Amino acid sequence: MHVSQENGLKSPDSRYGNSSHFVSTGSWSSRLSILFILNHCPGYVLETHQYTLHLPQTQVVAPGFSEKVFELVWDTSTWIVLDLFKSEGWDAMAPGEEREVPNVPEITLRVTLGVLATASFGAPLGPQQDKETATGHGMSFVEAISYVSENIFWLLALPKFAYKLPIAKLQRIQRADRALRAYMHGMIATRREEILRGEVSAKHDLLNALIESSVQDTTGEDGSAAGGGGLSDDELVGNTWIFALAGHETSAHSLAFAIAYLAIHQDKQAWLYEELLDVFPADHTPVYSDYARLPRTLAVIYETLRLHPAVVYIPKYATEDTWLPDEPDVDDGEEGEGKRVFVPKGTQCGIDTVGLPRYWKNPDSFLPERFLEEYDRDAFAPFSAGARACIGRKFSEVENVCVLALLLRHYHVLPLSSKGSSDEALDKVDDTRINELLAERLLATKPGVTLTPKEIGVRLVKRRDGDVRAPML
Ligand code: HEM
Repeated sequence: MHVSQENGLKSPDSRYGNSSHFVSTGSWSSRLSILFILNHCPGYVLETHQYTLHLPQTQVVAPGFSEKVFELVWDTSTWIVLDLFKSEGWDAMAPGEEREVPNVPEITLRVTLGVLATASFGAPLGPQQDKETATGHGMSFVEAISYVSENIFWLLALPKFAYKLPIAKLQRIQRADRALRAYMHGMIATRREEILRGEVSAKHDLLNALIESSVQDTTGEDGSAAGGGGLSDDELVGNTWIFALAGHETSAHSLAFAIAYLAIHQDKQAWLYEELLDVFPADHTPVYSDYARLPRTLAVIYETLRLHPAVVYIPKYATEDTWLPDEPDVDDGEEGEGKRVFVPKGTQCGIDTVGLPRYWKNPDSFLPERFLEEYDRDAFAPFSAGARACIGRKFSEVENVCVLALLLRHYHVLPLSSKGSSDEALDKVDDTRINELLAERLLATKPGVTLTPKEIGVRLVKRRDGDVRAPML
């Protein structure tokens, strides 16, 4: 954990495996939360920065992330990926045929948006969905959620009066945000009516689970209305708004970086493909129970997040005077010499997720297999830790494992530019530097709300079944 920019201290959670000590005392809270609550999400109950309120409110929202929802996430991811293969014409490729995909993040953003929209709100949105199906809100749901998501930084950072300025972009952002909320209110109203008519049993999306949980929460043990803490429509909109945005770019960019790592590390791609051949023999329709049989795929996602965490710095502040305990010397494994650090109430702190690789062996190497052995779980913090950790973690894991597995099962992934291509920058370089340059290019990042890929382009080569070798290197 960082107490200041200069003072890189390890998170108490991660070193001592005792996150409950720090979190349950209510010592840490999320600064990010305050940004959200003040600026944009008055209805977002999870984003309270008061720990004592956060816990019961989590209990209302957490049941939404149930096994039924994860199964829906899996099924949705499956059909969205198959739909993508079709819409891009990849499914018609002959074995050995090759296609260039110059902008991988654009594809992964489309996929995760589709999964979120369907598994969160029951909106049937695949990559082939017509974007012009706007109803009365000035733009379609897809356009609204995409535009809000692309411009989330401005929505969170700018004060409300900024939207009164005659700046076309800001006004479009505001229109998109209003449209998105209007769609969400409409979906909630429809769902409530369906619940009243007893027609919701077949739907297991997140919105449904939240409404049901909310209804149960307001119902007393004897079945009567308890008048307690159920979610109002504004709170439901606030929560679904945050789910949509917290879960879109984070998952999409992580997926894009995982594809980049596999394009660079052909040996790990072959290792992964062995698992996929086993789990998905020809003509097998993927089902949610396959998820537990894909530990290598999950390990690739974890290793990607360890090296390229979507959230690079998790802001916190101390809600009471706190002592951080001894810091063992991470370089030689010896215990430290009583370096206790006093953190006064109100101090701004943060988990520096990018700094955490120093707690791993060969920290800079891409070694997904490390996650198949015993590892220090507290040193893996891309989803944060403790009571405020990412509530959408498994949602994203199920989605990304499914998408990555299906893509790699059918296509071999190579870096877009290779020796002999028309890429002038690379043609001038000798063989030994080419792979390094390609890796640098694929893993480069640019500023964004989450760690954003700069340029991930790959070549997809349709696999000949069972051939684990790289087609051309
Ligand atoms: C690779 C994917 C993801 C990563 C790396 C990630 C990471 C994070 C991190 C670091 C936090 C901050 C926790 C803290 O303040 O201590 C967070 C919070 C949150 N995430 Fe995620 N997330 C991902 C995907 C998702 C998805 C798919 C959803 C929803 C469907 C989601 C919903 C949320 C919510 C609602 C919070 C706020 C939790 C709270 O305030 O208690 N996230 N996430």
